[in-house]
Amino acid sequence: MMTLNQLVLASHNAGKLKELQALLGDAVRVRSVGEFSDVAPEETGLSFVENAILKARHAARLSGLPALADDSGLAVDALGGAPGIHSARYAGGGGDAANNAKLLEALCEVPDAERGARFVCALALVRHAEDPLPIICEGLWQGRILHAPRGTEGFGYDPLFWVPERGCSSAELASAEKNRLSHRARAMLQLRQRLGLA
Ligand SMILES: O=P(O)(O)OP(=O)(O)OP(=O)(O)OC[C@H]1O[C@@H](n2cnc3c(O)ncnc32)[C@H](O)[C@@H]1O
Ligand SMILES: [Mg+2]
Repeated sequence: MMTLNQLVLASHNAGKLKELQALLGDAVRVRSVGEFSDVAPEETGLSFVENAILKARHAARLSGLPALADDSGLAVDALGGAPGIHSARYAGGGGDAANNAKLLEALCEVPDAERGARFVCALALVRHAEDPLPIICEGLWQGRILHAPRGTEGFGYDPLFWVPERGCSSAELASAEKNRLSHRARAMLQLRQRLGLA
């Protein structure tokens, strides 16, 4: 089992950082990669796992500390799994609002029964930049894409993601509730178990 005193979170996304911190609890002292650099590495992998490893190694190299990265995204059935690993830049860099607008447009003719989607989260933890055996955990969250945004909590695609088990969008869930249900929560529970924190 890996013993951790300090950990760098290898993300530049404020919404994600907040969730990761809450999910880790206070057993580990957490730093953010933003303390070391404003420049995010290019996400050149073909999978969530490859991109998570690449971001974790980059942060470990910058900080000299163990690093945890999250690569996540939304996979929509009717779009063959898109935007997938390209979720953050789906609309070419216009941010969350542009991404959501593009998604709604892409699905405008798609009926409810075919609007299935899942959030995907891959976590990678490396002890150091060249760690040959990263810890990998994954989580999925099944839902459906709404026809218009609902709610103001969360970030990213949350206003468009219908959560069947709660009958609301993920942007209408309190953060503690999202942190019990989400793809990130599921992946993080596995990670906490692997680390002996859960
Ligand atoms: O790479 P880092 O620096 O961590 O930040 P990022 O925002 O670029 O993160 P990703 O590359 O993993 O892209 C994931 C995108 O998928 C979306 N996403 C992931 N998890 C989400 C969640 O819990 N709720 C809503 N959208 C989410 C969101 O738009 C993210 O920008
Ligand atoms: Mg990214």
